[in-house]
Amino acid sequence: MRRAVCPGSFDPITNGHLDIIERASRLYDVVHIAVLINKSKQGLFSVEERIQMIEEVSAPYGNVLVESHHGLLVDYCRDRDIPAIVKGLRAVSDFDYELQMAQMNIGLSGVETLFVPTSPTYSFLSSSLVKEVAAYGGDVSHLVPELVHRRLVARIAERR
Ligand SMILES: O=C(O)c1ccc2[nH]nc(Br)c2c1
Repeated sequence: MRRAVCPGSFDPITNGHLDIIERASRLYDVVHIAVLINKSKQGLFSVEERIQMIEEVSAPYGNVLVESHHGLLVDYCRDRDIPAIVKGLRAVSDFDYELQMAQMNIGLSGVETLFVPTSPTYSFLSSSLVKEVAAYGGDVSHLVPELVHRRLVARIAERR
């Protein structure tokens, strides 16, 4: 059973993330989505809300498993016999950090990192930017899945 993991904070999942997940789901038998818990950061959505949204939007692919994880990603991989991390690269600016992490991870555990070029349509996209634009009333409906957009607009309205 060929497994891979797509890690991230996914606060919230964007169409850019979903594009990477969909492409990974066609390459592997099972794609794990590891929602990484950062205890020092209060997200816009709780980890449980992020998991629920990812599960709903990735359900059509049929081979995506969503879990939260606190700690080293390579520990998550070892515990689940996952040999590969799949990450999107949006631009050259992503590369330095991602190369450093990939070299650390393979040194720690032998887990490989496979980089997927993000679709040019989403190469500017990040969860942070989506939240910032939405908070100022900008239309981000074409940048996130429909159910995420509904939840995002509602959460921002709650916080006003
Ligand atoms: O949303 C983010 O912060 C973020 C970061 C890094 C990323 N690489 N590929 C994608 Br899609 C992506 C998204």
